[in-house]
Amino acid sequence: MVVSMMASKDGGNNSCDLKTARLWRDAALRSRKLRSSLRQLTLTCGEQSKLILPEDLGDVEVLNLGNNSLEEVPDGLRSLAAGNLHVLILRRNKFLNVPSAVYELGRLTELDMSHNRLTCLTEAVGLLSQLKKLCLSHNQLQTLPRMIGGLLNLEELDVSFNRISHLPDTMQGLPRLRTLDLDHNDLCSFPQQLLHLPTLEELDFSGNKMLGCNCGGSLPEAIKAMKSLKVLWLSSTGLCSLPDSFYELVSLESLMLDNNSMSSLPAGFGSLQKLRMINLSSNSFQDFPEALLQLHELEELYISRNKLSVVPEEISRLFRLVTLWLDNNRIRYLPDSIVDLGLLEELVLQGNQIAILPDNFGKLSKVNIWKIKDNPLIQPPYEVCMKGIPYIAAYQKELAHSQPAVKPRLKLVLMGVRDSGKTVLRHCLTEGQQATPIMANKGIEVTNWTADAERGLTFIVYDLAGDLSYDIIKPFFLSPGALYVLVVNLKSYISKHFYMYVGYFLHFISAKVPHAVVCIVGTHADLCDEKEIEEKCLDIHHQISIQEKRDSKTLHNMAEVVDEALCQDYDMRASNPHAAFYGVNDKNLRRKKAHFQYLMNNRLQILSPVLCVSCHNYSNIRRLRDKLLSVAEHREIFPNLHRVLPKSWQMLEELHFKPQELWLTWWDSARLGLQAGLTEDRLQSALSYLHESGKLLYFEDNATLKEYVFHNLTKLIDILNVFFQRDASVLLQKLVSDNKVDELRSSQLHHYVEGFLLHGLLPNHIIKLLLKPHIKTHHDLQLILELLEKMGLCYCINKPKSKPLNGATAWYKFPCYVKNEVPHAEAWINGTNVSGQSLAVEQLQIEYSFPFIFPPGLFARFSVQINNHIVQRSDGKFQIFAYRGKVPVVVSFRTATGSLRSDVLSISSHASLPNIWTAWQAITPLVEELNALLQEWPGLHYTVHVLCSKCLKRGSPNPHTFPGALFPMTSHLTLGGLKFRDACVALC
Ligand SMILES: Nc1nc2c(ncn2[C@@H]2O[C@H](COP(=O)(O)OP(=O)(O)OP(=O)(O)O)[C@@H](O)[C@H]2O)c(=O)[nH]1
Repeated sequence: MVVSMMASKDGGNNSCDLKTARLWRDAALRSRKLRSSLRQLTLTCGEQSKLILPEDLGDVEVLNLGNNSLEEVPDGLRSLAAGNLHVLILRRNKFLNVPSAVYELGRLTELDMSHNRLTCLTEAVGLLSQLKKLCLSHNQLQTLPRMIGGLLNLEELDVSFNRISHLPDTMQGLPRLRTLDLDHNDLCSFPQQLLHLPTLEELDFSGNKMLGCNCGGSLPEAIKAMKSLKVLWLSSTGLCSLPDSFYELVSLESLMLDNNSMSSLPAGFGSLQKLRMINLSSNSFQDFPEALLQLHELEELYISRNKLSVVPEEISRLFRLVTLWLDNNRIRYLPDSIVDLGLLEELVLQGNQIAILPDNFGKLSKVNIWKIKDNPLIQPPYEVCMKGIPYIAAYQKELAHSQPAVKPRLKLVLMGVRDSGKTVLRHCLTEGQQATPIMANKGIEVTNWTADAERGLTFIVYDLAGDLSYDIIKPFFLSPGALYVLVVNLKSYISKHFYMYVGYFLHFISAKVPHAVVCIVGTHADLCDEKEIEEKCLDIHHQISIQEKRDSKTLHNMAEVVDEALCQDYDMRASNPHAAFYGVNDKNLRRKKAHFQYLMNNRLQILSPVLCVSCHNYSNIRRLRDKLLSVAEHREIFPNLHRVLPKSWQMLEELHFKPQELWLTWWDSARLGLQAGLTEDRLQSALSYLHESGKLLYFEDNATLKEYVFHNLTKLIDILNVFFQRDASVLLQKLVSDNKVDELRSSQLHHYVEGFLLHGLLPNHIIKLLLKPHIKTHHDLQLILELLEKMGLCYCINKPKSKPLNGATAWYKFPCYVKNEVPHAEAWINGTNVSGQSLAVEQLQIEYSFPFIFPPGLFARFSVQINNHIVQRSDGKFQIFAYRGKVPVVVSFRTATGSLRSDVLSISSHASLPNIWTAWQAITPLVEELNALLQEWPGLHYTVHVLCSKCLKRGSPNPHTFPGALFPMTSHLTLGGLKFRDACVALC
């Protein structure tokens, strides 16, 4: 029978002693009723309480006093020496030494003192001669006493995670030792003593940095003596090779060699016929180790993060394989025979160069863990591969029964500041010498360019207007798989404005499409002399590399801080509010680390050199055209271009371009999919492909917009352009166009336009006039307004929730046009009210910091998205002051200034301390809306913090910050509130 008891918090005082004793007596009585003797007992006490051992523990065999912060053992432990105690657990306490009372427990067969603060173990350990299992891991031991060799019954010894630098000679005298954990110590060579342990079956030596041969660590040839070894772990030991005699370890079943510097296995390795698992990840193998192919019993093979480029056809000999990890190598093709590994359940291939999967891949039907991300997949297409083996099987089956076709098509996105020459360049490229005159204020445009008529190669060119007012809609047109052309006017470029002309765009693209390919084109070459061109191109080149190095370094440093935090115990991190990543659990830290890794591995691919052209005299235009074509030819970079499309995909495309509507709903699209023979689940892949190749817009990352398919690109873009050109005369022209208007009407319209450009306000009847060519019915107008709201471009300011307006004029606000400041919100945030007095309430403030770039248009879109959650809003250019119910909320944005290096968006509220959760409740939906918008920026780096309310109250210029990961952003509002109180109010 097992009994667990919890000592009360004030265990020291009499009444509580009595209470404890009573509890114990009751438990004992119960146990006596159930069975005559108690065998296992776990005792737990609170932080400040003292642990008291009940009397009469003679029958207890297992005593667990772990997790109690004990510095000394409770009185009466000695008395158990005469009893039946065999197992004593003292793990996760605060012992500096093994208490002398423990040494008197001569019958102990098992002692666990892991996770304490032991700095030495005395010779008295020899008194515990019956010990079979001794666990001393996670302490600070530097040596082991000689008497350890006297523990002749010892079968398991765990001294991992200490600081042991040498072992006593007597260790070799442990005749029964089966398992030895020596990992993560300071042993710098393989200890000779281990060679003489006749019964050792499991040895973990990982994390000891061995010094040895020239290139790194090595094992002695004499290791062959360890004939009983079944499990050997040698991860992160600095090994560069294995000794030739290694093959004599014939009992080996499991071998961990990851994180070393090995590039080959010794001859004869194939003799290890009992080997079932081998981990060779994070080494330097360039060739697949042939010897592995002889290991017919192998079930698990890990060979991730090496430099393999080929997997041999003979891999099928390893027919018992259940797990195969080949990720993050340089593999370009998989052998056809891989499909014969019929028992495979885990297949990890991500981060390679695989473009085509072998036919019959669907045969690997048992694979349930499947990772293929970050490969330039063409066949089957990426979207299909990502969905798993059954989808691959279905795709391959379909392909086998239809006539596939290649439709070489690539999305080309032109970006650059205003007047950099994007449009003229587009005309030069697409129309040659007969370039048509360019219309001013044309906005964003999309056109098709048949770049290679022979091959039918088409570029779908998106010309993104340079004017900043279009920033809010530009991100909708950036997608993976496109080729980005950054256009720079070389005449007006000066070094000092590098960031505005180039750096900003690189940050912009990489935040939205990490790993994108960017080609930089300098225009206006005819207006510069050769020297100027050379100097400016060099400068651009140079500054790009500085920016890239600086960004990589920042990411690297941040990843290191995460690494350091991960090396610490969670307990340590959670005990000090000033520690980096205070309270953030390991899982969240690992997620953060993976994100940094992703950002570091997915940098932009910037093509050099800068290509200089003149659109005036057409010099170098041909060269640029050839360059774009040759870049597009790279299969591994632009798989879309070479993709073989199944018949159903082609049909889907054709069907999508018939309807006249502005967009199709997901269901409309699904119906067309069915006509084409595509079931709903496979439609998504086809739509993603059409989006990436530029044919239509389909926002699968956006929870609301993914319900729509925007197949009518020109019409959609025309509509969007209307609202973002900021030119009063153009707007007026649209309003009056064919109408003959009198003076009064004209001045009214003028007034509306002014109001729009100043405050972003428009009534729906004026919107209707602006959109005249695009709408026929009132319903059309409603649909467009709904769409604009869903895209986060505007919201209706006077529409009551869920009620129609009953004929009243609806007014729409476009937040990107707001120009005024809202001073009182700023004052509120700084801990004072309008009159400058300090607030008597606690402030809750969450800050999002963006060290590289704040996503263009994000503030305005966020401003729209939160409209449903707030009332009584007052909007400023960078601030929104509002209420959620009766609780005030403030959203505020400040750009990087002076020493403050990041752009910061904050969301705040306040409440009195007992009601602090109401503030939390008020901002949670806003935080969730922001998080949803940030999902659209996979390459963006930002951090989230909660500011210390005490610092805010004091008006501290640098308030202490707590990591946002500490606070659940879900519906656990009360929990969030309480945690907030703990962290921000009580601790700091
Ligand atoms: N001399 C010379 N003029 C050029 C060249 N390229 C563009 N221009 C002129 O630069 C001006 C701006 O060109 P656009 O193509 O409209 O610039 P843009 O980048 O499309 O401008 P936005 O659409 O406002 O962002 C026009 O007057 C062009 O004639 C060039 O290579 N040489």
